[in-house]
Amino acid sequence: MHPKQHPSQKRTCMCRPLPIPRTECQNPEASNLNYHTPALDQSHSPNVEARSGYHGAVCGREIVKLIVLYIFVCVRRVGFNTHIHVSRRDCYFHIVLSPLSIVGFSFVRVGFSDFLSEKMGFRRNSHSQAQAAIREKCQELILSNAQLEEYKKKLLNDLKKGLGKATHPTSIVKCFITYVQDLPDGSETGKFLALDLGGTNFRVLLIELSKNHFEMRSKIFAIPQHIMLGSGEQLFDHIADCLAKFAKDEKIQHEVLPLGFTFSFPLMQKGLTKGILERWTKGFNCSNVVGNDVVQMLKDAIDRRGDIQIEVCAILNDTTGTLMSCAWKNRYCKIGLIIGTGTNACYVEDQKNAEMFDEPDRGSGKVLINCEWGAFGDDGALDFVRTQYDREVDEHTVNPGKQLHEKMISGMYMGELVRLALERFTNEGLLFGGKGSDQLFTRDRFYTKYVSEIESDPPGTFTNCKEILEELGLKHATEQDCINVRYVCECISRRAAHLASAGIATLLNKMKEPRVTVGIDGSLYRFHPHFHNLMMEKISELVEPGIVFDLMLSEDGSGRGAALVAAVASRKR
Ligand SMILES: Nc1ncnc2c1ncn2[C@@H]1O[C@H](COP(=O)(O)OP(=O)(O)OP(=O)(O)O)[C@@H](O)[C@H]1O
Repeated sequence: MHPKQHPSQKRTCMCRPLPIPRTECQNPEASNLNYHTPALDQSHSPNVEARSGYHGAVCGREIVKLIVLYIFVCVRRVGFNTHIHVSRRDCYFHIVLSPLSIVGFSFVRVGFSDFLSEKMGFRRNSHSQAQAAIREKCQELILSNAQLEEYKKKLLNDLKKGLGKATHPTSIVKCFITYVQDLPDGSETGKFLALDLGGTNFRVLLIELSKNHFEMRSKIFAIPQHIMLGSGEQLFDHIADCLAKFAKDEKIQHEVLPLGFTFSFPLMQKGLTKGILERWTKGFNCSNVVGNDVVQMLKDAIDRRGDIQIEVCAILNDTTGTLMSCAWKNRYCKIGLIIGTGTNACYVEDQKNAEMFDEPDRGSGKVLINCEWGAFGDDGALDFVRTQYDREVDEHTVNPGKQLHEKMISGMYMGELVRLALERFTNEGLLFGGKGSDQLFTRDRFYTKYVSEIESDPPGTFTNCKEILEELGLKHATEQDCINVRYVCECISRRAAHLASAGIATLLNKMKEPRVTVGIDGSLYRFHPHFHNLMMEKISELVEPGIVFDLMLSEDGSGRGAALVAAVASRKR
């Protein structure tokens, strides 16, 4: 299987035009990235033929126009000549023959105008006009460096507010203290359990760490929709049930193993084993959890069962897990980033700047900060770059007005942003000859993986794109439509990559470390064919000179990271 192919994907996401090693350090000053979006190359493709869907739509419009004209003429005649005698023959003529002749005439007219258009290049003009119109309308999705600089200034301001004692309560970007003060050094050993509740799936893992080596067994469990939206007690009973099943399968139900719990929702931590849920995100909305300690809720659910014994050693976010997991392999890793169902980042901060940190320094002088940057913009700070698509996506979520930054970047929303743009352009007659389909007009029916697949088509080919459009009931899509669809996908995914890059550049500039590796996890980053290159290029433009960075794909950050946090915690104890 190709490394960038998701097991559930039948189409491949395999085109990365200029591969840049994910794990090698790059000097941004030396890097000469040349990434460009393939659709721009195809804009002059000569193959812009329309198909029958377009003809049908034009023909229909012509007939309607002529029938309206005909009725208008009849009404005027009757209006001016009120004593007119209408014979039976006249009636037949008016009722039967005239509409028939109108239809016939319409077809001739359309055919003739098509012939003329073909010969004189009019149709090509109408296609390039549609293309130009789409590009013009997509301008708002292309962020300039000046806009990204403004974004950086606002994010830095919000990060500082989150860290400050006086400003933290009202800050939008919370910058939660994780209570993780030390990074792993490769010497951690032992057997650990990990739970990973992050968004799409819930996993239970058994991890055995030995010096610079680890073994891992895991099982994925689904979280049904009724549990995602049910009560907190139901959710934690379900988690404890999965944990007990896994322990029995692995025959470890009689051992008391340390457990790291990766819980990837905004948590106000009060210590390494106490985390109060601030709010639900990513489609979850269980009652009676917000404001409560989720570690205690897990312990209570385990106690209610009474058939397993677990020592919960640490609760953490998947960004922390990602950072820890990458730091175990690469000592320069000091930022963790998630671009999956949601988006978030964490980084290593000086304890003196983290005013909410209320524990004694154990020697490192550092502490990991969970930014919770998905909420950036919830106070209107991002309104200068938000579009009608962002507003519409937000309106239909379970948390309107919240996590606005996340909704512009992450996998849960990207497909829907693209769909809304395609729907608009179709209704405006710029795509698919103005003829959409039920699927295209159905909310959330355009999956984010389609964006990766469409952008994976090599330049000048549209195999994935055509297949996806057919799946969406758009068999009549022309090659020009494919060019335009791909362009829309590129604008939206590139905007996401650029926003994430500006966020990372803000952290790099704030940390002022000469060399930093960013550990990244999440299916959007992992499978999108250009996300990595787009980020490398844009961060290089936005980071201060002299800072060397690289981006490293995390191998199972949430699981291994949870075990590592538990291991580091027990090592310190
Ligand atoms: N091939 C793909 N290309 C782009 N996005 C994809 C692809 N496959 C899945 N996704 C998106 O990735 C998201 C799932 O991300 P991931 O697998 O990292 O889940 P997660 O761990 O539950 O999320 P998070 O890390 O935010 O907690 C989904 O929103 C899905 O739309």
